[in-house]
Amino acid sequence: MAQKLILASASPRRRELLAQLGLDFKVIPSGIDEAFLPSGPPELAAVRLADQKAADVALRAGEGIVIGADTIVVVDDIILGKPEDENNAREMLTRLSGRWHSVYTGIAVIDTASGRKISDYEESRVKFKKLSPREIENYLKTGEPMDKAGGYGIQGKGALLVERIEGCYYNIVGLPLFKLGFMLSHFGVEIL
Ligand SMILES: Cc1cn([C@H]2C[C@H](O)[C@@H](COP(=O)(O)OP(=O)(O)OP(=O)(O)O)O2)c(=O)[nH]c1=O
Repeated sequence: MAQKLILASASPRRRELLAQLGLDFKVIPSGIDEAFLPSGPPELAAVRLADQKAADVALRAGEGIVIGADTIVVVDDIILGKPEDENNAREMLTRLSGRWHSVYTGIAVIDTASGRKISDYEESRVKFKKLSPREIENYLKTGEPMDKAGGYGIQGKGALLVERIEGCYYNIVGLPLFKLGFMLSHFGVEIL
């Protein structure tokens, strides 16, 4: 590969998922504040944040192909980001209990040299089992909810909350690998 690959993320999950593809890359977390979600359709808010993260790091790095991503959970037209505190995580899990919801990951790839950018999003559908108050309290005690959109992690004990999924599993963990591979191929990054 001619150009350096840069992952604009502080998420350990995203780092592991990108490493799964066997690519050499550097990690530079973005300084984008996610407290204020852009308005409009939720999936486009995720794309906008992914764009902002990639653009911020592209500007600072001054070189390379930069990947930015943002994951949100949407249920009843309400966007669930990362919980603010335990109470907020409890509210999220209660809302998700027994229901289907959508997980959107917005993804942006910028070639710093040419300024060319592609962005897109992936949607996965997730069905939660009906949770008892005791299950919710016990899950909160695992500490898993706090740094994750929707207050759960499917890759951890959160697997026990998820009855079924439709769509890309990796998208739920934070990086839709199939879509990302397709996007990278447009920048001349051949993985297979
Ligand atoms: C739904 C779900 C989310 N998540 C995580 C993926 C993301 O890391 C996080 C959503 O937060 P994001 O704001 O998308 O990402 P981040 O703040 O962790 O990292 P950065 O902005 O630097 O890239 O939720 C899981 O790990 N498992 C899950 O099942």
